[in-house]
Amino acid sequence: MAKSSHQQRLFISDLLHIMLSRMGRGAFRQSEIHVCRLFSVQIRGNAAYCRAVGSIPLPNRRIAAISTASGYESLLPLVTNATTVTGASKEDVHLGPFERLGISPELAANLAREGISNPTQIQIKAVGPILAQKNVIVTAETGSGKTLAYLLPLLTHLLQHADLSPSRPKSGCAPFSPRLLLLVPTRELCVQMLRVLQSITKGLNVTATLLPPPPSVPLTQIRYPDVAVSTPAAIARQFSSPRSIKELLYRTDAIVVDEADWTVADPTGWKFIAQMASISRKRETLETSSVTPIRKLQFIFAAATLPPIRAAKAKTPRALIQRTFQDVITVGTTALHMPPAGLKERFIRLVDADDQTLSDDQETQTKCNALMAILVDAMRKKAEANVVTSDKWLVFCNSTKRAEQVFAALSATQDAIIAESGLGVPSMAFEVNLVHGDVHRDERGTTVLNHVVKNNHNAQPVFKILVSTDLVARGLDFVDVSTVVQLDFARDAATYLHRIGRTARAGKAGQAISFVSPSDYRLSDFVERASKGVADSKLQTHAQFRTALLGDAEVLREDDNDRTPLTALFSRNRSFRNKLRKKQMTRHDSLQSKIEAGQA
Ligand SMILES: Nc1ncnc2c1ncn2[C@@H]1O[C@H](COP(=O)(O)OP(=O)(O)OP(=O)(O)O)[C@@H](O)[C@H]1O
Repeated sequence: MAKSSHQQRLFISDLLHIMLSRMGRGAFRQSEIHVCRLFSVQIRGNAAYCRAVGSIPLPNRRIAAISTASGYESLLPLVTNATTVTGASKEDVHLGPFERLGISPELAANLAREGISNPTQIQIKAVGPILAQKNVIVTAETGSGKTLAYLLPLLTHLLQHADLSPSRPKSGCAPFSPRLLLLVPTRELCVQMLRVLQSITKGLNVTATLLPPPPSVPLTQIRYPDVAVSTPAAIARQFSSPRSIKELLYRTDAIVVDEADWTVADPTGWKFIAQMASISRKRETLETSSVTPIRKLQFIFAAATLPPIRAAKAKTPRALIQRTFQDVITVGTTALHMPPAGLKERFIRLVDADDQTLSDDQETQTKCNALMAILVDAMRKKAEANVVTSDKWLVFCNSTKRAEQVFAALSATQDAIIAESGLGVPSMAFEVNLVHGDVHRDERGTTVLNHVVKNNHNAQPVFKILVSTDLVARGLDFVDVSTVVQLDFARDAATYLHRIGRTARAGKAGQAISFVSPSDYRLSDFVERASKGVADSKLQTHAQFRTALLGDAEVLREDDNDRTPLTALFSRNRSFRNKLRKKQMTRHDSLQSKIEAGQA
């Protein structure tokens, strides 16, 4: 670097100070700048560039977070003639990847204990804007780590500003008013979220609860929790009036709406979001006049399926969010609406002739037979390879009745399946479970948990099959599920992506096997072609599939680079079939050319 006569030694606080001024925040006294973390400085030529996350106090004791995490290139040169930067501790120089994004070292240490040391693409993109307290839509494919993408910055903020909210408010505050409110569609997802929170905040004195709290939890422990996890339906039951919602949010800084497309499309969910948006707007008006520590609410919307807005007056979830929260920004990945990268897909045609029709019972029987055949094959392969390890499968049905029938058929024939595979008990146990909306809540919770937990490699290997409706299609982190079977083909694009996304999560491998009946041909063809990006249909007939079982079963999608987003399949009423009918698409019409033309 060329030295000049105006060489300066710069301290990190100097850099932040200059950076804040350059960002149009005005001049601040050094003492006013709370440096949360300055994580790297580069000197290029005569200019110093820095990446930092800091905060400054505003009137009414509000703190504004400042983040420059968007990258060096986006910053103007801060200082000319800088040669040295001092003030960085050894720790700063050797910050881990999460800390470099601005995540609290304590949270990063807990992540490391869980074996998570490098952020995913969506985490890299989302952390900066969320730390900067922006309203953000976080969109990325299933299993990409969206949960940590929003939890880590929100918890970092919560830990760094523990003094911001009154811990024991006197009036106007409902019991259980949290600082951070997390909304998910189902109770099963609430329980999962709580488990994630407990694991990443271990030893950090962060209180988290389900809302309403389970009776077993002592109320004194969670009267004013840091984090509450709930569903819009549970909130609507307990906090029905606008006033009670205002009191619930008394201490709240941020709200996360996960599975946002689902929640926004649900009338109860949207009503609650609209009420919270109105509270936030009122707070903004009060902010400048009030002496109380009132802050605008921060909203985060996370989704794996959120198609773009196509018309100005669109009523899609994304359009509703953007019209209501006009300052909301979107961060996303390029793989949005694609099947997971590590997924192999297979499509199995159930009848040999296109015009063959099946009664409901015949269809159930045919599908059960096909399912048993692939199970025998999977178990036989284990026996032949002498690799007897635990395995988990998920089998999706479109109705409770079909799920019950399949569960009964599998339960009745499990001994035959094991015998035919040659694997033999006790070398591997076989377990079939069932979950749908009519199963009692507690039983449902236990069954789902049993399928979500990691395989125990020290226990006897077990082949677990969970037969389910779409109750478990979204959000649940089935880490060790190797195979998803669509016994009935999904009815819409979002469901298809969520179902197949229960495997091949977090960069792992997995397979999805879809059974295809004549009524599914058009939509399955579209999906198959879109995901493979090839013109030839490789749909197998059932007979071909049976033959293939004895030889090497064909893997239909091998090259990840062939993937095409399924965005074109989304429609407002979210139905594949209607969309295809509307466009009058036939099985062999111009779908492929549309995909190639970039309209898909
Ligand atoms: N940086 C990371 N490195 C490794 N694993 C990670 C990382 N971040 C998250 N994970 C793991 O990836 C898995 C999927 O994460 P998560 O449940 O947040 O996905 P998601 O994007 O919300 O998926 P979905 O849309 O299906 O709900 C989890 O088991 C999580 O622990």
